[in-house]
Amino acid sequence: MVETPAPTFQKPIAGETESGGIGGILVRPEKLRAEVRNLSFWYGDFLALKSVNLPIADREVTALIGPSGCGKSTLLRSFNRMHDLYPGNRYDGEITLLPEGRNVVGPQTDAILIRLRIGMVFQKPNPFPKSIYENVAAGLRVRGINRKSVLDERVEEALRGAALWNEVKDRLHDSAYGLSGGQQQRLCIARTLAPNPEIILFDEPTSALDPIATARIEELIDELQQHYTIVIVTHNMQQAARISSYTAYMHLGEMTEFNATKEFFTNPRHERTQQYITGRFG
Ligand SMILES: Nc1ncnc2c1ncn2[C@@H]1O[C@H](COP(=O)(O)OP(=O)(O)OP(=O)(O)O)[C@@H](O)[C@H]1O
Repeated sequence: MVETPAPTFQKPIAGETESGGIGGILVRPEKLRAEVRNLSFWYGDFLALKSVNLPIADREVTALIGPSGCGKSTLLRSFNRMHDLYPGNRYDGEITLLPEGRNVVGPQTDAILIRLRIGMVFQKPNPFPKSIYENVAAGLRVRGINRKSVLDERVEEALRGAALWNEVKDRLHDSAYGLSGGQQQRLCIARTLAPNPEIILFDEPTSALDPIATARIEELIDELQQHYTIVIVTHNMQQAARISSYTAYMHLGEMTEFNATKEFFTNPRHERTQQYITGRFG
């Protein structure tokens, strides 16, 4: 009888990491919109990101996955400088916006301006206690856009972009709290779209939603990637496999493996990635 050998993992070659690529990066997307380079991040004394590298493909979805506490949200939040709100937090390294090359986490970069260029949608829908219209207009008003005709046009455009217009066009001045959870999340997406960002960050955007509302958000993300670069943190590996072009697996603050999603799930190079995606770890 021929014995089936135990699975083996490709050995690193000189200069590469265990997973076979520099810093776990196994593929280089053709066109980049941003690039994380040697990014480390400290919450006070705690080092939460350890010299992370990650290419972000232009107008594609990049999924960040990994066990709880591995640093996915910390990395995502670095992209729009959310950590600046707390003293004692510190970045080292770069998140470079391309093609111009601005370092998002550099001390010269204005965090407020960055948040207009890089929008974020959170886990729980968090509309403001205002009307549907005013929720979407908020990001425009911050930019100094107050003319009613311009606001009307941009609010409609953003609500259409978030696939919500038909459901709310007759009640734009009603409270956003009267919407269902899934509608509220699409409203938050519309609010993010209104200032016309370049990159949209999604932090587990469907974890508080039912399967139907989840499917609508996934369809929407699929449409949005035609115009926007998207980075999404998800605990749901099926979701990462369904909606992303590239997937990154993180472990204890390090980038373990980044690859094209199909290759990532069918041919994981790092043992830890394989254990995670087969449910044996994390
Ligand atoms: N405000 C904070 N102060 C100190 N440590 C923090 C803070 N926020 C997160 N951490 C720590 O940083 C590490 C990374 O946390 P992070 O929330 O980024 O992980 P995650 O992968 O997004 O986890 P989850 O999937 O559970 O949301 C964890 O060890 C966490 O305990």
